[in-house]
Amino acid sequence: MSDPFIRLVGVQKTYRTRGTEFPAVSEATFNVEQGELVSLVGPSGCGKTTLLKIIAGLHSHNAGEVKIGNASQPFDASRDVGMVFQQPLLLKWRRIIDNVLLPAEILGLPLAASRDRARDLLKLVGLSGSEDKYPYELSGGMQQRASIARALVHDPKLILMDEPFGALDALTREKMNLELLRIWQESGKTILFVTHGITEAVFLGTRVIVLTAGPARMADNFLVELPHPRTLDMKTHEKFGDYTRRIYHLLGMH
Ligand SMILES: Nc1ncnc2c1ncn2[C@@H]1O[C@H](COP(=O)(O)OP(=O)(O)OP(=O)(O)O)[C@@H](O)[C@H]1O
Repeated sequence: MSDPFIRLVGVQKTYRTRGTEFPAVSEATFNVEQGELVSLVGPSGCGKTTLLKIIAGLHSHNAGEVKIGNASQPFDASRDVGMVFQQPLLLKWRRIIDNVLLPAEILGLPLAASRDRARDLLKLVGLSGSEDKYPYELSGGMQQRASIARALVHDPKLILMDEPFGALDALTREKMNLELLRIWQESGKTILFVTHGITEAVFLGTRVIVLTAGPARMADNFLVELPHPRTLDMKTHEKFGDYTRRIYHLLGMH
């Protein structure tokens, strides 16, 4: 069997600020295979963002091993990561297409080809016709779609999403969940998706990793055996309820 795409073994992280130490991640061990959409779920402050930042190469870790990439998918953190945050973080003075192009500009990719790709991605995320608009002309959901297109423009191998739909209303969030699944299936990307949402974690994930309150400790890691494409009515299936109950129990919410 080939190596997994992401391998974390015993990863620990302690923040040191002004002479105090704060353990944020006490033990994280998991693998992610290429092409998986893995949900990381846990309570607020349990260290989910910290883990994503370690994987993105933005934070160091104190102990353990983080390995990303393998022989068939070599990985360079400076080029191969696309990030989506809770807020769209679009530059308000740039048109939507120019916001999407930003990572390509930063990486010095050929601009004409990147512009074509940005247009295709805006189509993929359902924003054809909004290329020349400014962020203020788009709804919150549309802005978040643009930020997903931006995360894909440099064709990264790994997409890290940090509670990307947390600021959206419930209906838009459901719609974006379906859209994300479609984009994932069409793009074939490996996605790590951080959320507080237990049903969201199960609905989206091929696998769910459950973290308990800080410092982050792995409480569970299981495959979600629901078929694809996922549909909203699956949320009423018995198996879906079993998965969500399993997480509620782990988080002490029962
Ligand atoms: N740069 C930092 N310096 C010191 N402590 C930090 C730093 N970043 C995060 N922390 C602390 O580490 C813990 C984990 O933070 P992190 O942002 O990873 O949690 P989270 O699970 O993503 O939270 P949320 O779901 O609320 O975004 C928190 O208690 C936080 O206060």
